[in-house]
Amino acid sequence: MIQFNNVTKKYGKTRALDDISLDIGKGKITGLLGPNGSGKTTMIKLITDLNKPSSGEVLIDQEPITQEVKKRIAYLPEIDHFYPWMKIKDAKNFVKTFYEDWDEILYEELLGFLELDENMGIKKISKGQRAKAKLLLAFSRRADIILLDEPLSGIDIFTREKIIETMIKDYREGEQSIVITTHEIKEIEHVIDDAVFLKQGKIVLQGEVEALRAEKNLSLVELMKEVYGDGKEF
Ligand SMILES: Nc1ncnc2c1ncn2[C@@H]1O[C@H](COP(=O)(O)OP(=O)(O)OP(=O)(O)O)[C@@H](O)[C@H]1O
Repeated sequence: MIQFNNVTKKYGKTRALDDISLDIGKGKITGLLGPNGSGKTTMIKLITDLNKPSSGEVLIDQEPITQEVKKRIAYLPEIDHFYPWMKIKDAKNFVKTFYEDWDEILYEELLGFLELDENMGIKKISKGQRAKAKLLLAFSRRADIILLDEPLSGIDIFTREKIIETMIKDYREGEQSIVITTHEIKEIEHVIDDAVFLKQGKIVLQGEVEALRAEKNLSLVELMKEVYGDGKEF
């Protein structure tokens, strides 16, 4: 459904992505995995059209990424995109204005599930609560494509588990496609359907998690060690 056709992305002399071809399946949870600087965020930004390929093309359902196509995408960026003066509800109203697929009932439900209060000020909440707030805004839309860039980064194990639970709670298998970039392979191993391992802008291994595990008789974490050496890069 999300197709990368011979995509290269250069930043000056750096080749962030080097001739990538990949078809991310519809209705699945796909993990983009790899060490720092391997090209994960670059792939996400190309899908959102925040960046353009230097060569090659990225298509969604065979179409270039037009404004219309972008409306189908909910994107959780790696960086903190909130203004410090905002309360969670201000951030919500901001997103709600832009997207017709906003679901207020889902929002209310997720707010409780994530143990957040919409009157919490962004400036005052913890890093984990901010991570949950970002997730809340991405998942309160009925988007059929959800892109999560490092949603688990730098937060404690309990919050990570809550975030993973949120991901799968209302997941519409077969309809909704989730792409997640992360280093936390151990925690998402049981959640993702497909894995794509990146190294220096190239895909070094990809496939269905079940098939990869069965073929090599290794867990994803062990596979990661095989692909990246001792895994210290993570
Ligand atoms: N705006 C930019 N200008 C210059 N170089 C960039 C830019 N964005 C990314 N790069 C370079 O492109 C390469 C891939 O970066 P990218 O952020 O996609 O990796 P990543 O796998 O998401 O890393 P991380 O896990 O650290 O977020 C890196 O070498 C990075 O330094």
